[in-house]
Amino acid sequence: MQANYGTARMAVPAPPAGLPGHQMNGAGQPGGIEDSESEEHRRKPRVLLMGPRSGGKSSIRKVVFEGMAPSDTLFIEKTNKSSPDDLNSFLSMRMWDLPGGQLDPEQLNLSFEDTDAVIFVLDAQSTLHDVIRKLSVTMHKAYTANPGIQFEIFLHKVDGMSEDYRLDTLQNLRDRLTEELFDMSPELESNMNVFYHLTSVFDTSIYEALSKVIQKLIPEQAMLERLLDLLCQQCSMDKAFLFETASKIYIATDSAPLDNQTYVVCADYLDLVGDFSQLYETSEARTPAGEGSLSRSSTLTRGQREGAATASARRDSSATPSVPPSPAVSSATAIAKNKAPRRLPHSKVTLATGATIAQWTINDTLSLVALLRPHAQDQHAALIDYNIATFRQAVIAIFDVGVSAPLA
Ligand SMILES: Nc1nc2c(ncn2[C@@H]2O[C@H](COP(=O)(O)OP(=O)(O)OP(=O)(O)O)[C@@H](O)[C@H]2O)c(=O)[nH]1
Repeated sequence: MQANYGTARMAVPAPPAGLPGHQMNGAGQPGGIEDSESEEHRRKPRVLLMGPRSGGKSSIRKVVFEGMAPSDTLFIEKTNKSSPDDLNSFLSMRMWDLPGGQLDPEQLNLSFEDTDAVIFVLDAQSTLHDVIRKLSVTMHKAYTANPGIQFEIFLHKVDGMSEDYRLDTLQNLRDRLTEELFDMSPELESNMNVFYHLTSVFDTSIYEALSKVIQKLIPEQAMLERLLDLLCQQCSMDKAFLFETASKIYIATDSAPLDNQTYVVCADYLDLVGDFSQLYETSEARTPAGEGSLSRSSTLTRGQREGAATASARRDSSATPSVPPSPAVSSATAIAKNKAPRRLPHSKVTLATGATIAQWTINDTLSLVALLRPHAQDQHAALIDYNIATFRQAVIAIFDVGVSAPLA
């Protein structure tokens, strides 16, 4: 019997004009998967991470982007020089981890013209009196150079503080900074984009804050949200996240209200799947030293990407040695020449409530994690598979990031 998908099949909304890499060819495949030109021209969002000494900047970078355990941040050495540090994450975000104390704008030798956002990391456990004044002068300098710049203030190290105390400290900071900026120029204060976050590396707050920062920098955000809304609607999903797999930052979610617990469950599940998948890697398929998981990025050059593709295809094919190649798979192999067909990993577990949490790999850098209503996965498996395949194609088309090998 053929599955009747009815009206529940997802209709992918037309991509907005002007976004790079949105053309679909006649077969509905992303037209520019092999075309690295638009990718090279895609502007990389640039983020500057700064703040006073020992605020926690290096800890954030190491915990989120390099997988360091939060407790190991105690042993991080002081940063001694300003160094542009290309994280090579999904968005090739650039962070300049400035040495502590260089919040003073007079000492800064920076240009803010091509910076999209500045993250100020402030230690919530220290006195902020002096810092606020320097912060406002720095913000003034940055805004004058680039009025479109986005200011993100991380009131960091809030773990161990009561909820009331956190909110009081944040309110205090907000009031005093607003006052300082207003004194400098009322017009400036009302036009600046300033956002506040309470963060800590000891819980998920830092991931959520960085997710929100990054989401504002992705021009395709509205399109991704619409896609996720459609997916949730058609596949009985309560919540869906598009994660950057390695960092657990979600670059988009559907428009339903988000509660922290849902994010924690989904991020933990992604972690669990990542740990399991490493168990099944053969030693030769592992990335060579120096190439962290984040290096499998959409922003690699074409040559680097092909190298990574071969390694990744080897890894995937070695993870499923017992499946004999089907004729269709064999012909695809012949067509793709040296690129082995691959089945992108998918996993799911049923929770005690009857709901299902499921993960689908979208490509080397992105994963979809969703919370499905009880029995939805059993009753609509074919429909969900169909819609996920459509969603995957749409996301790949949006970012024009491609996959390392043809899908099996
Ligand atoms: N309680 C708590 N401590 C933190 C947190 N993040 C960082 N720390 C601690 O803060 C101290 C300073 O952290 P760093 O990451 O070295 O700070 P930094 O801003 O890079 O410092 P500089 O190198 O001087 O610029 C370390 O002992 C960390 O363990 C946090 O979220 N909570």
